Amino acid sequence: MSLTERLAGDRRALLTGLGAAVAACVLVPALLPAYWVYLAITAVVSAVIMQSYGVIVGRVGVMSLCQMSFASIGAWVVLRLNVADAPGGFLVWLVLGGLAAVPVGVAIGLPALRIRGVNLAVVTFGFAVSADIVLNANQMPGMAELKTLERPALFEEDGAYFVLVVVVFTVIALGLALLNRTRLGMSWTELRHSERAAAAHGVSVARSKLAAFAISAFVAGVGGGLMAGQLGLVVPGNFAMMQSLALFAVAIMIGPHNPEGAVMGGIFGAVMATILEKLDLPQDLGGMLFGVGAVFALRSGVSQTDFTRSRKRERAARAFLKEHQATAADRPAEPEAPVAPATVATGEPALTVSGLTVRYGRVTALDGVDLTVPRGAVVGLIGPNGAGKSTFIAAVTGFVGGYRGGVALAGTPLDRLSPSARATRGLRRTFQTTTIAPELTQYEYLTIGAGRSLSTEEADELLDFFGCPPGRLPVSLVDAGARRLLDVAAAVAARPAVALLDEPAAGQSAAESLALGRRLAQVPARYGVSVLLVEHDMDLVQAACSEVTVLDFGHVIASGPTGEVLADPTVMAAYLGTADMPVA
Ligand SMILES: Nc1ncnc2c1ncn2[C@@H]1O[C@H](COP(=O)(O)OP(=O)(O)OP(=O)(O)O)[C@@H](O)[C@H]1O
Repeated sequence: MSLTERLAGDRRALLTGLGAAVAACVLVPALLPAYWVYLAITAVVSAVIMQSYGVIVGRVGVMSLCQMSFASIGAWVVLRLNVADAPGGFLVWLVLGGLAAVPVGVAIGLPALRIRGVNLAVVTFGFAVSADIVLNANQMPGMAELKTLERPALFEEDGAYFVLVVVVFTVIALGLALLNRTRLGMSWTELRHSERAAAAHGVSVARSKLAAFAISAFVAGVGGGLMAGQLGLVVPGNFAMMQSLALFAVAIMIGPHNPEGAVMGGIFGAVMATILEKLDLPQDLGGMLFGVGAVFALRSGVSQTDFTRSRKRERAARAFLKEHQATAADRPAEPEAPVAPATVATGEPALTVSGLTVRYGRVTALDGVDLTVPRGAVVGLIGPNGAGKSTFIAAVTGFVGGYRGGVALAGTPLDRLSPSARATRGLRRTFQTTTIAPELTQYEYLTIGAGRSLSTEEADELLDFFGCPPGRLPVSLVDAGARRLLDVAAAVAARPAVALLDEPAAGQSAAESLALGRRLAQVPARYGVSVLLVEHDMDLVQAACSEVTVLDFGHVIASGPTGEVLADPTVMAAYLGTADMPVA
């Protein structure tokens, strides 16, 4: 589906947002008294800074507590350029202020590649404290000589400046909306839910996170510059670390990655201070109230705007389902398939694993395992619980480092590569536990998996083939069994050389499992993807696999054509402790 097609779906929301921005630009300066116009500017400037929280906290789920420090860099640069009477004027300085915050954002993002959660929050808070100390020890530019910032002639009056900040907010909102439609934006949503799943889709976790830090620092820097433009002169207190904390709490509570959330957050930030002042209450009370709201949001696991949006999306999806009578019973008929696996194996190895040994402390999970997946084949990897099957997939795809042995794709060694690099070179995997971001539609998830733009026809064909529900359904409405199928479809969508599937039929009925086996048998010929299949369901294995390798306690105990291996008494004994296992 093309970008334009998908954007068309959001046209109404876009028009509503633009309409609200135009209405605010006309009505606020015309109708409100000067004090309220000033307050409205504060709200929109806060909303811009909220947008920076939207990227890093809302979208990527990183606990950054130093966004106001990035804003202070933007303000400092704008004020410094004003003092120096630098060419370009306010609007150019604003962009330069945002850009100046970028390298600092990337530098703060570097620890995020190794640490996460509360530890990362402590690092970012440490930066906020340091920035606070530096700012308090030094005056902001213009303070000593009392040289206030010159606004552009057109925006000198507060009413006109309000229009300018609304325009800046809208441009950033549009830019971020477009970005969210790209693979980078979608990868942020996936990162928030599972870094492992993102890496398995070929997303570079490091690059994605650093890009988020850079963009959020840029937006915060622009927000800081706008604040300088509003106030003329700023004091370090405008960017105090407590402000960062309070806005972080608002961000968690409201979800500023949605434009309406950024606006609401900005209004909260601006109005709360005024209300507390009028009521003669301490300003710290606002921070406390935001903190309580954030705790509730963290407990429910979803921000206010995400909750409202997901309810709306699900209502629309249910109506769509009803209209098309696309219930589970209407899943596409299982494709015609021969009972014996359809193989186009050429004999050339797609994946060669030699002498793979993995140790977890004193446990040897894999001990010198050799396995080859020929091009065009579906190879089964079976064995009792704890035999080492998942460890095999994890090591081959780079998720377990420090193994001994070699992994090569079409003869090219992959051993030094990260999981995402292996994925981009053509090795995709699924996990035993699916972790698909529920707010994505199935189309969006397929796009992330494919790593490229998919046409609606191609996406529908994949979804139909694997028996998934209609593509525009949000994942939150898809049951666990169908999510596994979606995971398989996403792995195949990338057209990798080899897809390694870890128990894709878990949660399926016996009939669905068999149907999946028949579909998998057709995957090499239909999509040009060879498959390594880990499964416990022997009917599925027989339907899908031309060859099978059996692991037991980390050793290969049998390998060869499926029928022969499953009839092997050693294999039956390993499975059941008896040679009586029936093999159809
Ligand atoms: N992270 C880990 N740390 C320590 N030991 C582990 C770890 N992961 C797996 N193991 C051990 O390695 C061995 C192989 O486990 P693995 O999960 O690969 O088996 P499996 O064949 O996939 O089992 P199942 O069919 O139950 O998924 C088991 O003894 C398991 O306890």
